[in-house]
Amino acid sequence: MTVIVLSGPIGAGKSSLTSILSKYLGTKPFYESVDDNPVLPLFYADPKKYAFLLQVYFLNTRFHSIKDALTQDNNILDRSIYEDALFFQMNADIGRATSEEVDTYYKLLHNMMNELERMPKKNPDLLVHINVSYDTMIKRIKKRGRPYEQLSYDSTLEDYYKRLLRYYKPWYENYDYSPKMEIDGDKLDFMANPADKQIVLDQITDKLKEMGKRPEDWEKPTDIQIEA
Ligand SMILES: Nc1ncnc2c1ncn2[C@@H]1O[C@H](COP(=O)(O)OP(=O)(O)O)[C@@H](O)[C@H]1O
Ligand SMILES: Nc1nc2c(ncn2[C@H]2C[C@H](O)[C@@H](COP(=O)(O)O)O2)c(=O)[nH]1
Repeated sequence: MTVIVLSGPIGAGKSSLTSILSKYLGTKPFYESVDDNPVLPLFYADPKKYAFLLQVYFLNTRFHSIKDALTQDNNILDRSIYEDALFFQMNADIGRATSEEVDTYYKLLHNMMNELERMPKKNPDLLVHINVSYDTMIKRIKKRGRPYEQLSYDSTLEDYYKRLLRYYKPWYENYDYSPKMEIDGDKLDFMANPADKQIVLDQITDKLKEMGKRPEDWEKPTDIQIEA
């Protein structure tokens, strides 16, 4: 069976593609619940005060979901623990965490990653990374409409988002927990354009077949409605 994790900047299309892919492959989606995250709005209101607390919140939920996914197998996660340090390091680099918080964070992350090493299935099978430019990211953030993510809420978010894109480049290049592939989120509108959606699905299934995974042979879980 197969565990696929999505990655990519804010608003890249991770949750949307997770939904499309889980229906197409007949595998179980795991979504990171954001809108009931009590710390996220606090962070955007006061990043220096809440960066560490938010990161511990995310790390905890991601540890739980990656363990579930690796235990249950044959599912798709819209974001994973592997990007957690990217966000915290970036916030630490811009002075939003004390050295004690950084030290505590990395000790906690190290312990959690060690625990994953003890799992029967230690890593996902495939990382699907959605690349987007700054302009596309902002367009998608506006479209999704979370108030605290908008540039109009805080003008410093422009630098924050541009920095995030700069951090993602080496993160993806250095990612080595599993095979990986990139989707061009600027070019492929898998939400409104059926031809683009099929291109994305074909790119992912071709990669899975290249890895010896044959999605057409997977028995479909009965509790998931498969789209034709
Ligand atoms: N490839 C795409 N083309 C056009 N719109 C997209 C695309 N992917 C996502 N969107 C839209 O952008 C917004 C953010 O998508 P979402 O899946 O929530 O991103 P993420 O989970 O990466 O934050 C949503 O309104 C979604 O409909
Ligand atoms: N400080 C952090 N913020 C994070 C992290 N993961 C996600 N986020 C923020 C970014 C968005 O505002 C929101 C949802 O992210 P999407 O990529 O799903 O749009 O949460 C993190 O680890 N640290």
